[in-house]
Amino acid sequence: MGLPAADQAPLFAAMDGPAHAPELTANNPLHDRIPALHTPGGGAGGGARRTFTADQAGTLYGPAVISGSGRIRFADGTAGDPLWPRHRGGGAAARAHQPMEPVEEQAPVAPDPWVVRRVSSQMRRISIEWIDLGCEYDTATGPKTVLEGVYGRAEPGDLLGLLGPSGAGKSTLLDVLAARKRVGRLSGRVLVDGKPRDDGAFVRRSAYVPQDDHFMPVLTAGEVLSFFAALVLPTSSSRKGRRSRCAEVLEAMGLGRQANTLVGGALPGGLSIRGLSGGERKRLAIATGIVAAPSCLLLDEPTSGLDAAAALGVMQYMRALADAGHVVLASVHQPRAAIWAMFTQVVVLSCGRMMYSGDRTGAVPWFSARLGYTYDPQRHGVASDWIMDLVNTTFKKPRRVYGRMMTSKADVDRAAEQYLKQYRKERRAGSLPGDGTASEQATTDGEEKEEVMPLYDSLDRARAASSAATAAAAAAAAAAGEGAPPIGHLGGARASGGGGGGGGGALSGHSALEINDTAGAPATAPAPQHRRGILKIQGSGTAAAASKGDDDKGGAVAAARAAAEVAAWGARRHKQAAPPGWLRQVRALFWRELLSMTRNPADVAGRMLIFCWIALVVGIIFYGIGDYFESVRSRTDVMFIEVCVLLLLPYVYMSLYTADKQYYMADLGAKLYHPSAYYVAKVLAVLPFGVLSMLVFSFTIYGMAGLRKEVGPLAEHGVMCVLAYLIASQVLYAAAIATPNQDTAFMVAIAWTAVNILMSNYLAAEYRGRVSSCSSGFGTPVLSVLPEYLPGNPALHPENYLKRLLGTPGPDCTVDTNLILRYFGMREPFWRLAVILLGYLGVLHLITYAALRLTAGRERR
Ligand SMILES: Nc1ncnc2c1ncn2[C@@H]1O[C@H](COP(=O)(O)OP(=O)(O)OP(=O)(O)O)[C@@H](O)[C@H]1O
Repeated sequence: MGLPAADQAPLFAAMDGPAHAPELTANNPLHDRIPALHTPGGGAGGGARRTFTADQAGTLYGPAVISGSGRIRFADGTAGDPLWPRHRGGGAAARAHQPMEPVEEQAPVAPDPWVVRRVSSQMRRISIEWIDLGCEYDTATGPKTVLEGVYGRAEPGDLLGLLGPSGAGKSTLLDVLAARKRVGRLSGRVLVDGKPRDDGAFVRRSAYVPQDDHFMPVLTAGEVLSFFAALVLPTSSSRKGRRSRCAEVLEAMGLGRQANTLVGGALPGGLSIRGLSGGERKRLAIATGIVAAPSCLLLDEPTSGLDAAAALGVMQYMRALADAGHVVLASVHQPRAAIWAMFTQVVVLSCGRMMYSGDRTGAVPWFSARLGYTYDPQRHGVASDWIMDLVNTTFKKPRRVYGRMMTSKADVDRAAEQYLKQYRKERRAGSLPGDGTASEQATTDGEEKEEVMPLYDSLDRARAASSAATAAAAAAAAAAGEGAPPIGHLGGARASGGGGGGGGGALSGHSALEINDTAGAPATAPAPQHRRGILKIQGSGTAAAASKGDDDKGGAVAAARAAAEVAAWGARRHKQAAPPGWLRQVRALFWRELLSMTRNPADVAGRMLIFCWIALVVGIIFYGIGDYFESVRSRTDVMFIEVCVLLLLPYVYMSLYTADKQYYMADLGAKLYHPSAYYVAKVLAVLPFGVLSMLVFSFTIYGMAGLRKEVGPLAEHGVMCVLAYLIASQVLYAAAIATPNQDTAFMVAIAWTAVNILMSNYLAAEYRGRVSSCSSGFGTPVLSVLPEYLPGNPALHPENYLKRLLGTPGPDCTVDTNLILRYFGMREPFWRLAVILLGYLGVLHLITYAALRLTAGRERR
């Protein structure tokens, strides 16, 4: 029994691929190892051009074109060898690995380590460790343990894969690590840089990318990122600075050319628009996560729903981010070999138990050599598949195919206990499985100290070196006599940043601690010793630039500029760290709301059209009501219909309200803004359109029906219609927020609306203080007999208004229509009605906001 090649050898030796790449010819021994190249009419030397992606560790990542000579042309035009990694070399074992698969995707995307490192230059590197985590829920059938005794750790440069069958607890663990778990009884500790985690600080310093993004389909990729940037970049960041930050992050995620492409997808109501591909969306989601240069990136199922090539592409970017110094934790269902090989660390869960947690290369030995399960690559495929099958007890595993496997919860528990024992033992001894790094010491058997020493003392060394490098650079700046350039200026710094691969200290323009000048940093998982190296301070970039500056003026200027940036960054760091304020949140949300409303054809345009259409129809039905008293019935009818329609009209876009909720929930999950900022922005954005629509609607009916031709009543009518409409919309909004789904929202809202219709007698301006002619009489037979039919009606009978009206006919007779108002019980003056309706609207807003806050407090998954 042996390990697969990918697990046996140091896969990722630091080596620049293209520079060392041998020519690929038929005589080349590697030639035979590329079955995909032996295509009919083609082959390595046959002149065929073929797009492909290698799917194994250490080989090419990303589509490219093979030229007739067998050389490979990469996306950026450079040439290389298909068997050698794009940005980083691979060990012999890795190169000997498997065939390449033809893929459909033609757009070449591959991370540029230089750009990725640049966008990560402001990041503070942290390590994270979790100790004895547990999570238990109270369910109808009693307590349910979904996590128990889970340990692990990750440091800058780690891409940690969280693996396990469905329901194993991956998302729960990720939520706990992201400090976003709100329900369940949690136990255990999470340490950041060896100290107990400050949840608030950690949330600000990390980014959580959920499995499903909730980007508005009508926004472009650039707009989505700008929105996030406005909400996560520090207060001091300028609009221009944010714009350039977004541009470079998009570029780093291979989305430079998609900046103006709509995200696309299903609009509320069912309409669908074309937009980004699945892989591009995922990369956009990652871009939103890294825009603020988080130290730790947590991703829930970043590859789910993607085809093999797109999934690999997304993982390449995550690998590049880890190489740039981020801690990247990602839950992945069934990683293929190439993805498995990218992990430095893996945590394997099953039934909430920790089956393994440590270096990826130690996983197979643990399960095979230590637990005695037999791994046969021929039968079981890649290591990750075997491990996933091994710990999954939810399906039947024929022994002749699988050999001995875990088949029950008891097997899982037994293996988990064994691993836990081993883990604790090695942890106490100062070394972890598969890794030689010292960790905290236990005080007593099985118990850990409360305070844990920093895991990585290289961090402290790095900080010290950082100061020295900063001082050296500042001296160079002074020597060159340059003023401080703006933060974020990187172009000149790149030129001066010493060190191959362009990763010099001067590059970042920031703390030397955050500089990664590991020449040609690995595009795939570095071996543990390399990962340690990432932490080591590489101030030489800055220092080198400074010394080089002694030699030539251009170098001095660039070095000085970079050095000044470092110094300025240090000075501003505290200020920069302040999160964006409430007003900026409102502005960003308002802007997004406006874009989404004006670009969604079902929203503003559709709404206006429907309002106009209904107003026209009602206007035609009641067209030209004359100014005689008998018309009171028609006037009353048209106003009642108008009120009913405007109370019911908001139902036309109920889906917009319910859809909006998902964006709000997703944003809350990412802790992007305060609910009050969202609410205020929403109201501010929606209000003008609501008022305008309603004015158009009510004035169209008013004019066509020929209602009272006086400015005062017209204005009062308009105000009442607008208020009624805003109330109706608010009822819907409150129902959509407070209820769990659209059907329930409908039921609640319609019951509420019925009550509103009952109280809709506020369009009184038509009659208030009006004197109408009764020369043509009031007495239609129907109305004149009303008193007879309603003898007991106190509003009618004792005073007998109608009879009195009918009793004074004649050519010059007039009637006071206030009597009509009294008849309908509309006694309130306009201002009082307006105040009552405004108060009602205010209460509805309070109810809606309370529902929003309650929703914010609930579990979001
Ligand atoms: N609020 C809750 N109450 C009770 N049980 C819960 C709750 N949330 C999650 N669970 C249970 O916790 C277990 C772990 O869920 P989790 O979502 O973490 O699994 P997972 O490994 O991410 O699964 P998948 O890969 O399918 O997403 C599951 O059995 C799930 O049913």
